[in-house]
Amino acid sequence: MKTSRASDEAVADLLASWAPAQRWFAHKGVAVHVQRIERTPLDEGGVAQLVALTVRTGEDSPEGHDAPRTVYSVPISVRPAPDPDLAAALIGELPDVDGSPAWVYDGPHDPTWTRALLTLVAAQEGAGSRTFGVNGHSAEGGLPVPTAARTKVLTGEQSNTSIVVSADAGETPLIAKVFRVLSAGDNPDVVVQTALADAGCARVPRPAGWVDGRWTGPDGSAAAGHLAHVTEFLAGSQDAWRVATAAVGAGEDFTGQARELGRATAEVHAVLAAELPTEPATPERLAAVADGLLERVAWACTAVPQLHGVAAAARERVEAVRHVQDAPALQRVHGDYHLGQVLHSRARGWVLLDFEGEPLRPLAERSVPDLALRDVAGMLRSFDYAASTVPEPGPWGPDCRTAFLDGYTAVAGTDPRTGGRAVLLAALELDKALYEVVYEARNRPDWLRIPLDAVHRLLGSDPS
Ligand SMILES: Nc1ncnc2c1ncn2[C@@H]1O[C@H](COP(=O)(O)OP(=O)(O)O)[C@@H](O)[C@H]1O
Ligand SMILES: O=P(O)(O)O[C@H]1O[C@H](CO)[C@@H](O[C@H]2O[C@H](CO)[C@@H](O)[C@H](O)[C@H]2O)[C@H](O)[C@H]1O
Repeated sequence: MKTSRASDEAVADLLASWAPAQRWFAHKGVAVHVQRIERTPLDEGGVAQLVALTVRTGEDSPEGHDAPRTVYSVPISVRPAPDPDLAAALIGELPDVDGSPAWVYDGPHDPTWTRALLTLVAAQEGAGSRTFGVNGHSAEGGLPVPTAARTKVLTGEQSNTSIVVSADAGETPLIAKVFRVLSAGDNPDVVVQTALADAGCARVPRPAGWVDGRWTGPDGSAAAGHLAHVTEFLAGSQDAWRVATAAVGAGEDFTGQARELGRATAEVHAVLAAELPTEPATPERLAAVADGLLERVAWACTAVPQLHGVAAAARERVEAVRHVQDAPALQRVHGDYHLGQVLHSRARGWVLLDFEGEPLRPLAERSVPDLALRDVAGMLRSFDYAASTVPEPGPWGPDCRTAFLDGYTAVAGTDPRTGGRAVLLAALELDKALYEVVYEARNRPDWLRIPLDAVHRLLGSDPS
């Protein structure tokens, strides 16, 4: 296969100045240096390409301590002439190499790029080289790729990049999610969602397939894992964040929907516990959970100066987890559950999305069995966020919270507000709020007040 004559170095320079301004770039405001670039063509002509861009954040020390490195996946299309239809997606024009200039575009905005990705999935084909190679896979009994394949990139607040592929009558539209930070290992978005769909659970979009591959990891050794996930697109659905914030903005009740959401959440937890490995909540396992929570307290309190004063109280709250007697078994969970991860479809009711877990947590940690109450805590935090979008929400947030927990209890058969579960839930809610403080400090400083206030409220401390 022939790739464009644009040199790797020139592409790396171009991406080094463009990538940090993109929504998916997780190291905003930090000096980054490109360490390595690998490229693979996705199609015969080499127009559609995938770049694995390893960036170093900070400086390696003379004593031999390496600064952190991250591998980003950057889809590009490289064309021998400018395409006026793609003017808004132009990343840049590269200097002539062998007398042939190249125009580099943001791949997801170029329909050719998405078609190349879908072709790999449908044909279960591979491309690339031994060090950076990709393979398409169709899910068993998965959805076919639509023939028309018109594409549109979603513009929301996303860690990854999603491209909607519309369909002609009789076909199912799809959505292709391209993972932006490449981590070795299975991506739970693919594994967990596929397991649920295979078990006949209609609470997730139906799968079409995925792309996995091999690349050079941050430390220079070989890495392998998932690169993209393709599923059914639920056209005409609305995400729960939009529905909930519209309700609170209009002073409308949301408790009926919150109760149904609690039921749907417990249904999904039950299928996950039945289909994927679980672990008994032994004292050792609970101690490991508590250690993880303590690490997060330390991480958040170091990262955000406004949290320094709460560290001791936060540690005390999470230490209580060690002594819980009646903890439920650990199981696979959603991992980053909030209103933006749930869609309301008229035909299907609440449908859950994005089982990737928290983007700021290492991938390996996101694939081990965990407390299902972590998801419950995530959604409770989200009701607080939604309530915080209006100046005087009144009891809207607490009412949603009660309704959600009532719905969850009705299906799960156990109430997260009672016994040791209440201790776990309190610790996990605090944990989520601490994560959110760091997330907002890094990504949306204007939103920082919401989780910061929550941390103080949950700990009964003074926010001033
Ligand atoms: N299957 C789908 N059908 C309809 N909309 C979807 C679907 N999957 C994702 N979306 C929309 O895209 C947004 C981002 O998708 P998500 O999987 O959460 O990506 P990320 O991991 O980058 O946050 C969702 O909040 C939702 O609005
Ligand atoms: O959806 P992602 O996997 O990218 O999750 C990250 O971004 C979320 C924001 O887009 C962030 O969620 C926080 O803000 C939401 C409102 O925008 C709120 O509903 C959530 O409760 C709150 O946690 C999420 O934490 C982050 O991982």
